[in-house]
Amino acid sequence: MTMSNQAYARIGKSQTSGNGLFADKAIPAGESVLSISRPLVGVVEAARLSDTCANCFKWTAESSIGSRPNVESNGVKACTGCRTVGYCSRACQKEGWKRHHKYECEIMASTVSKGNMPTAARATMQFLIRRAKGLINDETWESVLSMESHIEDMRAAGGEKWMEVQLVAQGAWAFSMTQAEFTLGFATEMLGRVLTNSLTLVTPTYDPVGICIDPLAAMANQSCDPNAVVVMDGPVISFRSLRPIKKDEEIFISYVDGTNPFARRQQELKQRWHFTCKCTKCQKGPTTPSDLYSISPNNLDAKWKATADHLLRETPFAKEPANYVGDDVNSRRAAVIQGVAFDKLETARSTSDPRQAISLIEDGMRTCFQSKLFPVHRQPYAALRHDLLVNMISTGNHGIAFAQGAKSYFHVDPVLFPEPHHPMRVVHNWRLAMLLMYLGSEQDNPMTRDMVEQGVDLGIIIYGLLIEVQSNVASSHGKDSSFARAVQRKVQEVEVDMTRGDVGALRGVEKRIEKEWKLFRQMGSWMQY
Ligand SMILES: C[S@@+](CC[C@H](N)C(=O)[O-])C[C@H]1O[C@@H](n2cnc3c(N)ncnc32)[C@H](O)[C@@H]1O
Repeated sequence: MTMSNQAYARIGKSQTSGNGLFADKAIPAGESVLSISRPLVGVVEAARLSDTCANCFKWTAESSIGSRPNVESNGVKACTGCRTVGYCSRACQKEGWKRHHKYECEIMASTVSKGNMPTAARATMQFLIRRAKGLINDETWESVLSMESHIEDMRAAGGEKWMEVQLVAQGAWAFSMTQAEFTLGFATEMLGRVLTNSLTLVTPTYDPVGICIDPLAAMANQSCDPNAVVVMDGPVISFRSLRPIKKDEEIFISYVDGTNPFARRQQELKQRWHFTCKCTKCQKGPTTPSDLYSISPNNLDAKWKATADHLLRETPFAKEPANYVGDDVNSRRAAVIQGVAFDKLETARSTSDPRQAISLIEDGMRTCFQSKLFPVHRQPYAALRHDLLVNMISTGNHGIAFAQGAKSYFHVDPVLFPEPHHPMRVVHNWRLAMLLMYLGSEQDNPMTRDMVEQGVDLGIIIYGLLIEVQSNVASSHGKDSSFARAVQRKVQEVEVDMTRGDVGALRGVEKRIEKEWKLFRQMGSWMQY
């Protein structure tokens, strides 16, 4: 059925819900659990069509620092038929045409659907068309049909969301021209399967480029404290172990940000996936570190109590289940403060103007910092900092981006991603090294001048970070992954630069890294919030 080149996982009955994936053997931490050479269906999202290959999903854009480590790229060329979908090479174009595009080209060319058909509609259409044309065999189709759709839950929930589901399904069904093979009801259920089982298609550095659905990957249940994590490398989807997994143990991935507080995780899973999460972390309720405040909400200072009371009157945040903290007045105050901070994060994520996003994010961070409720690793404080860094990079504020990255490196990531080989932590460290490299080349940047004046050896910190990435990348992404190769190339480049032919120049470098790390650690406290 699925194109799988390696799997230590089998499908079995789960204690959590329905079917799940189980380890076939004991798997050490940092190993591939499951590797699918290409998902059954993968769709590049509208915003990425012009710079992402629709066949191998390679992202070719001139991108932000630390994203897309493979620079050897000539972009994508749009299909001459629809002028919408793009390919990175002739070979990809040929392969993509054969697999599916020949049936989709005309649809994508039509002015109605061009660029504005929802990604889930296109994925649904792919399932319908490919089955109707005999491109999905009976065995694979059976596994597609066995994926949960939650369509009855969506219907029962009703409202605008159900209306949207019906509308999208109608569009996918009509454009697919498979009315002779499938009913509208069947197309709606297929859309339900797409919505319930899709994974975000990402680059090795977790930049989103679309969605994908594969019946084998879709067997993995969710945990807010997962033992495996999804890593993608072009069309290859892997599940990699975060910690040792015992033989016959269930393999869990996270569908949501497992570092969010309990009520928010539960609400998101209920709304988006229609289930009440029964994972081990959720069973502990709001008692894990993800829910802990720095001070008890009872000890908010008078100014913040007054601010919270004003917010309770003026905003709906405390009433939202995702912000629930408790029923007493101080819990409601904490809930509204938390709600405001999450609202800033979400609004910033929905704006396309990075300057406006920065202003919203800074508001949110000030709320977290000044209320004294939030430790740096408590959400949404950590996510706000992450987004601030990304937006600071895109507005050319590399110095501030670096100082925020240093704070995350020392104070946030080790708490949120305790495994040094956690792919998210490895990717963050890689980006920090790339950012520092960039900063080092900006001779007139006041931050660069300051660091050099203080005697900081930027080259050694860059090298230390890269060595750390290099020592974890085989576990985080796989030793043969394109990301591991890019890291290897960068380390070699930096070593050539550092030694300039004198191999002895790297002798004692560990001591030098240790010394610079003391200064680097201080940089982690440069930003007040
Ligand atoms: C991608 S499927 C996973 C495979 C699914 N258990 C099956 O038998 O097809 C996602 C669905 O599994 C169920 N599920 C996954 N993780 C769960 C959890 N932690 N608690 C409760 N239900 C869960 C939910 O119904 C969810 O919509």
